[in-house]
Amino acid sequence: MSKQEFQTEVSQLLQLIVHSLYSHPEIFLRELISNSSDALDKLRHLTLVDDKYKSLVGNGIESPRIDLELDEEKKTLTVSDTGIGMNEEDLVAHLGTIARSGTKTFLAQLSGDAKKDSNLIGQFGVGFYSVFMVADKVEVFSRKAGEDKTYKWTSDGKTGFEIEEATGSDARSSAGSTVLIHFNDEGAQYANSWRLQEIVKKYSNHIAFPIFLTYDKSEWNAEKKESSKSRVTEQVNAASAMWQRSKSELKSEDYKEFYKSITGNWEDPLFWFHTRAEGTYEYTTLFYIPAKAPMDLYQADYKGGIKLYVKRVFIMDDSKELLPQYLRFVRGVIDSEDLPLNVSREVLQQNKVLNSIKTASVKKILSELKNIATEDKDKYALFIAEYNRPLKEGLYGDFANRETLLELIRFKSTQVEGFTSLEEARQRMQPEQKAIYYITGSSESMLRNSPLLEIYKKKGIEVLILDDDIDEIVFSNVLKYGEIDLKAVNKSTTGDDFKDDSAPQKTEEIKPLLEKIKATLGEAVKEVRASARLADSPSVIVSDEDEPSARMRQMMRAMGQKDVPEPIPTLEINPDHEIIKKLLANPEDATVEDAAWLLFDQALLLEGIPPKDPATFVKRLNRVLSHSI
Ligand SMILES: Nc1ncnc2c1ncn2[C@@H]1O[C@H](COP(=O)(O)OP(=O)(O)OP(=O)(O)O)[C@@H](O)[C@H]1O
Repeated sequence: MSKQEFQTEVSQLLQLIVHSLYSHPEIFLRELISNSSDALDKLRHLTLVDDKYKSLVGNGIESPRIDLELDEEKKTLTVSDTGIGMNEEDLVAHLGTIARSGTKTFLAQLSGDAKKDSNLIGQFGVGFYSVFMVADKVEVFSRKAGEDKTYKWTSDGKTGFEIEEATGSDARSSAGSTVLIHFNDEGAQYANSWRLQEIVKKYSNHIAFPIFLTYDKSEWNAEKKESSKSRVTEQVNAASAMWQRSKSELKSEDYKEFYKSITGNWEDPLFWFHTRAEGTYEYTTLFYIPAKAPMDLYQADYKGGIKLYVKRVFIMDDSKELLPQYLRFVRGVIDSEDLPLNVSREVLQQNKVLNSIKTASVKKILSELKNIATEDKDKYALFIAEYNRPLKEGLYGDFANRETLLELIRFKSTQVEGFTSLEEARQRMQPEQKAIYYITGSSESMLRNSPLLEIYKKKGIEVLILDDDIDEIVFSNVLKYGEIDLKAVNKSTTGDDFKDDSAPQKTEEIKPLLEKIKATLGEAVKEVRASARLADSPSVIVSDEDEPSARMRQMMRAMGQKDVPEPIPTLEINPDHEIIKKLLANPEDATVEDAAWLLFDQALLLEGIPPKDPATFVKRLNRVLSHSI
């Protein structure tokens, strides 16, 4: 027998389960049944594609089913399946550690407030370990398909577990797992056949495999008194592939329960789209949008949530081929009538049928979202609060749907509270407005106060505020919304939109000063020019049209890119500003030199970039201050 300790994260999770989840102890059964269903799916797939497993059917591999056996007196319940099973190594790896890296993120977010944490854990899904809410001891007997030995895993859910080989009556005669639960005081309420039937119907009715309950059934006599008991086995779920039923037969509750059973979430989904296609290819899709974006959505190893079925037989999940990466938050099922049952991941990558289903599914999801955006603005706002950013990722990769994505994405703006759409911004355009403008950066308040916005404020022109870290990269590739140009306000040519007839004359007037400033700043700037876009500020930094901005370069470096060229920005000077007018009137070399650097450094500061040489910056500032006081 080997005694082992739980991985630290498992102990933390167990602590949490016991302390935060007590309001929903019944979900332990849904979690165990869902594990059994996954194990049955995995084995069924192997028996279809692998001869080794095919030959074991009926001889080591039994037909797929899940059995619940209740002993009311002993207060025990077993949950057994004829699925893939686990050997000794699997038991250690799966029931002693947590493989998903999302778990660490999850644990780090916990606040210690039981109520909040229980909401978080509800989105996260605790899986097998939830059984320790209701048990003081759990034994798992498991035999892996294709192997002979059964192993027994035992734990009290506190510090660790023990593993030994199971022999005699404990050994399983075929592949699969049996989880034996010894209920604790809290769990004793589930040692009741009515209760169990109710929970199975509620959470697992549409699991594709039959679930049987074996229990002591009471016989009632005419006086409504219990006369005898007999041991019976009855099927307690519908065992239908729920997505195959017609929409008219299904109630909203059915959809919600199925969602919970496949995701482990206990919050209702935001919405779902159920489609049966009968064109060139025949398939059914059922997609769900979770109410909350998963916490690990932005982690590299995030797994998608779509299960692929072929003629109701599970084939695989979390495959990157099923939906594009940016829709990785969508959960649900694709069931095709046309794919071969033994289709492999490699084949799927270039499969015509799947590609066509994928393209149609993306269109479907986006068009349904568009409907919601027009028909139910409040609900759509909930969606945007969670998923605006992944949609933006789509702009980067999904060119075919770019126009639709541009309609779906929402923006902060200088003109309205909350979020707005490009279409609304288009309708608000001023008659003389040449483009839809936006500003990118990391801090909303910094952006709202940027000198680059002055001319827009003065003219009452809207500017969209893009403060997501991916905005600059994404939107620098999006040049149009329909026929209308999309322009970043910090690009050098954007300022030209506001040049009026007096511009050439003004430029001529301050030309000598511009030259002096350029001579002072030397290589630090590409050009010094007169600005048409400033009202209250004396200077601003802009980038060339095709050049990444200073912030973008910072990001490129942060992402490990080594040879990021040094930014050489263009400095724009406001010819109407008092400082500039005074400099024109008093073009003393020493004054112009201090002013040139201060104008440059302050413009950088407003972009969130500190002066290269803070000591000299402060010296200059103090010199100028002492002159003026
Ligand atoms: N009945 C079973 N048969 C075979 N393997 C199982 C069974 N139950 C659990 N496992 C294995 O243990 C792993 C951990 O299960 P657990 O329920 O904790 O997490 P999960 O199912 O992977 O994810 P989730 O947190 O979404 O439930 C499973 O991924 C599976 O490999």
